[in-house]
Amino acid sequence: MSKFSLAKDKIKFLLLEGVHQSAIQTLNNAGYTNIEYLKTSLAEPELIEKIKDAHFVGIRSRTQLTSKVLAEAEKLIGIGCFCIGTNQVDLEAAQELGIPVFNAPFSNTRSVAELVIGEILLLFRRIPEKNAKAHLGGWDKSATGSIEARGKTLGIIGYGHIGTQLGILAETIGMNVTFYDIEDKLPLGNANQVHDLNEFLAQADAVSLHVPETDSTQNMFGAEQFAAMKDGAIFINASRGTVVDIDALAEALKGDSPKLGGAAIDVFPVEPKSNDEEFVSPLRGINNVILTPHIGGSTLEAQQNIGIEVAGKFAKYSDNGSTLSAVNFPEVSLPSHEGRSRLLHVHTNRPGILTKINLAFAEKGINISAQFLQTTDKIGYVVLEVDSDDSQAALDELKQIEGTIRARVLL
Ligand SMILES: NC(=O)C1=CN([C@@H]2O[C@H](COP(=O)(O)OP(=O)(O)OC[C@H]3O[C@@H](n4cnc5c(N)ncnc54)[C@H](O)[C@@H]3O)[C@@H](O)[C@H]2O)C=CC1
Ligand SMILES: O=C(O)CCC(=O)C(=O)O
Repeated sequence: MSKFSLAKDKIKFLLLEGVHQSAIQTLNNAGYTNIEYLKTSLAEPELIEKIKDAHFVGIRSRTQLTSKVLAEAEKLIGIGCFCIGTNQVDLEAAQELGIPVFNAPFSNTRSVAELVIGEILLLFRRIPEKNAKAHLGGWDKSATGSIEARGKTLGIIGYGHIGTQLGILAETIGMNVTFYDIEDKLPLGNANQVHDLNEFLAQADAVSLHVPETDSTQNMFGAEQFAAMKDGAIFINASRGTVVDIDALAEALKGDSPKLGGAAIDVFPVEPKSNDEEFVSPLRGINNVILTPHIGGSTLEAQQNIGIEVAGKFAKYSDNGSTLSAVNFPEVSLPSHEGRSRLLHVHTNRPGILTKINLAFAEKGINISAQFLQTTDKIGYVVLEVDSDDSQAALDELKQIEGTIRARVLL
């Protein structure tokens, strides 16, 4: 193989945070064996050291791929979030460097919805409190404050992949479902969209958050929103810790007659970087509060599927240039390119680039047998196929085009 296209065993994958072994299996099956696998995330200095010679990096929610880290990742061509959230990656910086970011948008959604249903039932029966007392030798046999879920209203904030599944599960146990979303959404089952947040909060016996971390969701839930909830209602957050003002939540749960009846929180503004670090939170020690270590999507089924899905996207991008479902990149789904070389060119999206490529190739007598182009606001991604004998000359031409961010060839 020529020096300008890497052999598969030279393409290095750095997999962090103990992603499922199915990822390794999937990469091995596709012929990729150069894999460094770590069970933990890495703090910035170690991450910068390790990422320097990686072509692909796979992470979950703990690893922070900041613009500073990405600037040091000289060889990086692809990022995989082995989860749904991609807020831990500077997506814009990755885009400007011509690096697609992949995730697994569906694989753990059912796991989160199931956890939340379980938590609603436990909180309505005040099980966390009774369980804690029993472990200390207490015996709190009382119906006070314990209610059935049947006939109660679940309010879902963020009616996407998780929120919709949660709504369906809640209806099967007899709950009424309302939802609040910035988009108009097709209600599933008998769910009802409420457009006014205060009206929505005043109706719900349980409120569950399922929004992504964005500018508009940062601290979207604070003292004002807790005050607008029904007295004694329960509150669940398995979305992102930055969405909720955690001190305001603690206030709403404390005291002799707290505003809220209980809470289940899976995500926190600051989470320990490893299982060895202490978990510090103002919510520790409060009655009828379930605290879980960001495990909403951590089931064997979900993790195995995520491993296969994201590693499969790595392999397709590496083999073919396909970027289908990349979250920050023009999406191109490509057939295999047997018998010809495929060139991948990422460039700043400005008028005339394609013309320049075509002219440069025409001048050198390089025949283009197939061409695909997709763009976003900022970048363009063009995929070209040429005769294999022309691939080195074509790559040299592409690298000289003004506005080029990256160019590589697949033989
Ligand atoms: N705890 C855990 O382990 C897990 C947490 N998550 C988190 O859950 C989030 C949601 O996941 P999906 O349902 O798959 O996402 P999704 O993208 O399918 O749905 C999100 C919904 O939130 C809505 N939304 C966005 N901004 C909003 C706002 N300001 N107010 C109201 N609605 C808003 C969107 O319109 C969309 O309907 C993920 O982004 C991730 O951060 C996901 C999986 C596991
Ligand atoms: O499994 C993880 O590490 C994070 C899960 C999650 O929060 C997500 O999928 O967005």
